Amino acid sequence: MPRLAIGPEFPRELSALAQPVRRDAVVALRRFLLNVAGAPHPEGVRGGRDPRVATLRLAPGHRGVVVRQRDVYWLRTVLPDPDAWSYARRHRYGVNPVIGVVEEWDAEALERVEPALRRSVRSAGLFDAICDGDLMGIGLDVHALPLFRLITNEADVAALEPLLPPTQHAPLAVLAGGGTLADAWRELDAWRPSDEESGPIDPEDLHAALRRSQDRAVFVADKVELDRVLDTPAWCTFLPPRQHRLARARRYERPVLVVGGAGTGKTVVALHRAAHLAAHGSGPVLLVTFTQGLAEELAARLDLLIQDEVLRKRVEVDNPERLALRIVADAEGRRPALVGPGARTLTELTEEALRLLSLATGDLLDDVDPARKPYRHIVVDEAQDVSPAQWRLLRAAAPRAHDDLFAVGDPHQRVTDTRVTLGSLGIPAVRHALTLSYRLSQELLSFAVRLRGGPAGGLADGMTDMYGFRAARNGDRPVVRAYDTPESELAGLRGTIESWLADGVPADEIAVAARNTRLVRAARRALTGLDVRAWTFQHLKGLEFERVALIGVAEGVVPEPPPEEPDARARALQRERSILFVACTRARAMLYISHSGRGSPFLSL
Ligand SMILES: Nc1ncnc2c1ncn2[C@@H]1O[C@H](COP(=O)(O)OP(=O)(O)OP(=O)(O)O)[C@@H](O)[C@H]1O
Repeated sequence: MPRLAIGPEFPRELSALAQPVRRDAVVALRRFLLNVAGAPHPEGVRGGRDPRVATLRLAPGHRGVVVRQRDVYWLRTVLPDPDAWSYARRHRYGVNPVIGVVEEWDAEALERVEPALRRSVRSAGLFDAICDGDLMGIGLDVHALPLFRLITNEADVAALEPLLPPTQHAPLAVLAGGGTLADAWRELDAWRPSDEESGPIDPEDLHAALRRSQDRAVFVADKVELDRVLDTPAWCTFLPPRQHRLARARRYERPVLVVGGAGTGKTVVALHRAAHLAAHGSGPVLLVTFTQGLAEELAARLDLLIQDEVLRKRVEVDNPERLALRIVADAEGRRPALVGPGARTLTELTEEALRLLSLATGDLLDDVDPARKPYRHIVVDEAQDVSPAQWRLLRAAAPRAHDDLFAVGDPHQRVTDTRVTLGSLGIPAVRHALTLSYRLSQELLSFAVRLRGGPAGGLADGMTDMYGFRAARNGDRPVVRAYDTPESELAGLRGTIESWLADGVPADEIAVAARNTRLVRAARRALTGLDVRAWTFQHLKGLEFERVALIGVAEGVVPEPPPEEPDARARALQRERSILFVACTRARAMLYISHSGRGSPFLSL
């Protein structure tokens, strides 16, 4: 029986094909997996760069490209016949000699680039001072060293990026940017697979390399596994090494705090950690996030991730306010009033819930039977906005034990006035960082980072910079439009949204937002009949869209007028910056910002 591994691009490419082609391709793959009559046969590629590459006829006019070694097949892509043959001819595959992950090279393009690089060599090679052994020590492929020796500047390395495996480009880029060999090695090390897949590296063993490359390949043993990989979004299946290590660590002795910029996969890691704890933990799991709306969204994503009903039931998804309400309601036998006579504030209810929890579980020092705590593991998303009282409640809801608390957050995205470090609350969390944004383009990211500016306090000490926040791809620059009047700004908004819809962007992949509800109402009126929704900036928190339009980013509106008192003023201005930063960083592909009259001072970047 063939052993089939699916590459991360394949499910997306398959779903983009016409329905009949897709159906045929899935049937062909199932046959291939079961090795039954009618299964497609691997066909070798004439003139290919790698003899292990073959194609499989998956549907009329469409072929899958596979890399095979004995009975192991790695399915890279599915394309119309001519494109599939061309893809199959141009690529070669290897194993990183240091970390053992699989690498894909655009060999044909590199052959074309080499003479151009050779011609342009006027100055000394950028890596002349480093011997071959040292370059190989940071994982660079011995066959590619002659090419790398032709590089004379940082721009060459940037230009080679699309043609190189990321595990070759990343350390090379560090060296080219002036980093040391040790820096480059650390960069490579970030791609190292988690411990369980380590072991001696055999550059000829594709199977072992694929097993190590959790973000590049997933093995499917039967139809159920195949369908699952094809039908669920990529984040459910393919975890980059860093996310994988954080989410699937066997055991954390201390609480964990993962910080990372917008779109770096914090929520994905939180979901995978919750799923891991459901499967391998030792009791009920609570996954909390900022609002009830976000909790519902997380619950729906968790349904995709955990398909086993018994495991799924081990995870409750909620927000801290509802958690407090639930605990008080259980104790008092009815839902506490939030308005009217006898109403309590949410802070009072949180404190009451904490008191009730400590009565029920003995004391707050946790020398109690862990079974008496409502949860065994707690995972927190949007940790930057959890208030001190809520942290105390969460702390008390699980026993102090290994794998008790796992939190993810971004201090730069704080939209509340919470400003507390976990250490000061007696939660000695070990900090990890995620730095690569999977959502934002480099253009949008640098715009947003400049706009955010300034330090962000809280969560952890010393979080003053953007902790190496970077993007994996390039895209469109954000557009800032100035209008003379509010009416022309709203007409401009309508025109923009109409053009986006005409581009074929689905209405639910477009978000329109403004700082206050008055402007949101105006936007909704301007968009009448277009089926595109408008919200306040804060409402966009935690969400993601293909295109985002923010209106009313004008002086006097953003920021909202801050208080006079200097401390309160500084805090309010930081919060306002964060709120705009959150709104801007929801866009995957395009960000449009408009104002009438003078623009917001935050826009003068
Ligand atoms: N392993 C992955 N594979 C595929 N896509 C991923 C992966 N990790 C993250 N993404 C995608 O990147 C985007 C951002 O991920 P996520 O929402 O988890 O980031 P975040 O750090 O929580 O963002 P924010 O703080 O801005 O809310 C999402 O579209 C997500 O599906």
